[in-house]
Amino acid sequence: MDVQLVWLRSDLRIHDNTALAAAAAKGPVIAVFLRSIAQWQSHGHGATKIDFWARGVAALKGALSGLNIPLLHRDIDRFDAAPQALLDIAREHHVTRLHFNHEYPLDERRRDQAVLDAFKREGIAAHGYHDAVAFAPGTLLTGKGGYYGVFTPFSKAWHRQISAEQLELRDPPEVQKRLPVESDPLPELPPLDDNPAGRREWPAGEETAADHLARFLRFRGRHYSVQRDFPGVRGTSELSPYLALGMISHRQCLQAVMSENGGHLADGDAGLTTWVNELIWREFYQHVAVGFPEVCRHQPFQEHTKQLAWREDDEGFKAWCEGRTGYPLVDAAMRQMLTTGWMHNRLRMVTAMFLSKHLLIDWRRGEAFFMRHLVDGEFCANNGGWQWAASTGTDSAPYFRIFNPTTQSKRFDPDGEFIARWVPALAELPAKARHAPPRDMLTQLDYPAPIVDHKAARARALDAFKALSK
Ligand SMILES: Cc1cc2nc3c(=O)[nH]c(=O)nc-3n(C[C@H](O)[C@H](O)[C@H](O)COP(=O)(O)OP(=O)(O)OC[C@H]3O[C@@H](n4cnc5c(N)ncnc54)[C@H](O)[C@@H]3O)c2cc1C
Repeated sequence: MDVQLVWLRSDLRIHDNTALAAAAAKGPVIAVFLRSIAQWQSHGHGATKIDFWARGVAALKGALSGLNIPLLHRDIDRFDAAPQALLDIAREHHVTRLHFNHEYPLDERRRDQAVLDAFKREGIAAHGYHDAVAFAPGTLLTGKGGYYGVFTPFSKAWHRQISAEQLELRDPPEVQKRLPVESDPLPELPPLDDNPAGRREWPAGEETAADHLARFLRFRGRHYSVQRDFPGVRGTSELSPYLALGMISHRQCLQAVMSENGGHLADGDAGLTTWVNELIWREFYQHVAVGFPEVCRHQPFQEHTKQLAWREDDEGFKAWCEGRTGYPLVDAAMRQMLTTGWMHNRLRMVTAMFLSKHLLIDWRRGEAFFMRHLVDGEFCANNGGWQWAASTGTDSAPYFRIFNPTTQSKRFDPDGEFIARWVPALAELPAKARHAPPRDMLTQLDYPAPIVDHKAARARALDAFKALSK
């Protein structure tokens, strides 16, 4: 019997899964999940994401058992134990080939290379597939043969070169004959340093993800380009947790867009094509992590910004973390994340810019805080977003473009609805006053005064950037 081992990681689905489909085409399949809690924690993932991951594995186990595919579960704590754990399984079950889908951050790539090397030494075939992106990193390059550091040319090249074959959905495995291998019971999560947030908002599994996608495209997709910047409106897909752990694939998203949009990705409905663009941003940052691996080592993409004089300001950082900056939109956003594990994209930009520009606090502190609290925490997108906001990254906001949080609030939460939802003390105020509550009412409202003055903070950030020599 030609037993195939599929190692599932952040690709927790049976539909359109390249490694799983390739394995099933070759022989009976055993699946394995290696839980690496200590490593995930050292990567900054918090209880919310780890809990979602665990629930995703449980949902996957159910789906696999419907196909008679047993799911083995091992606790390895750290990535360096992966080769041995997989080899042990391969020997015990007489596996002829290992299959997995690539992940792109540096530690994950190192782990996977160590696994490939170990299997090679042992004489067992092993194969990694590029599944999470349409173009394998290194295959979509600039005219000079380098990785793109700017999004627009990347997305143009993506659209120019994308083929039907890249978007074709992989078949789910057929029901296989029962193997003499039992699935492992899934262990409880050990106590983590925090309680998971937002369980109710984020039921796990590919059925939920597919349902989210269908509802988004049916009711909101065509309005996406006009609604996506308003946090008080449910205008975006909220698929990020599912995409981050592969409970849905980018191909499933793109195919669904094409069937709504006359077969097109670049032309047609403005809402749908704008949404496609966001999926390309996701892919862009995965390529950036491979092409510019220093970003995976806590380094800024723009070398000269290494010298930036970030401020030590623990009190300011604490106020930002807790949503007590005195800027209602910033505070509402932080409270949304702490409660639900998710934050609207516009607000990720506003809060990240507030920390890195208004408070002039090192973006890496904010990046780590987001990672610890987001249910969709994903290294490439999070690092890309933070370096964008801090003006240290690929194609980032120019340093002099500093969002005024009050103007952003008036523009994107015009009726202060979002603020009222997350900072209920301010709901008592008339809508227009919620953006900047009157000073004489702060004590009564039990709401802090702004911890920095926008104009002065902006000038301080500009000075810090101007002091850098390019
Ligand atoms: C500071 C900062 C930190 C971020 N951290 C993360 C993170 O850890 N994980 C994460 O998935 N996204 C992150 N993003 C990107 C973006 O904010 C989220 O993907 C988006 O808000 C998720 O909501 P949605 O699923 O409704 O997105 P939609 O607007 O419906 O977009 C669809 C999908 O496209 C992808 N996407 C959208 N915008 C971006 C983007 N700017 N960069 C990369 N991919 C994108 C996501 O997978 C998203 O689910 C971050 C952005 C910033 C500015």
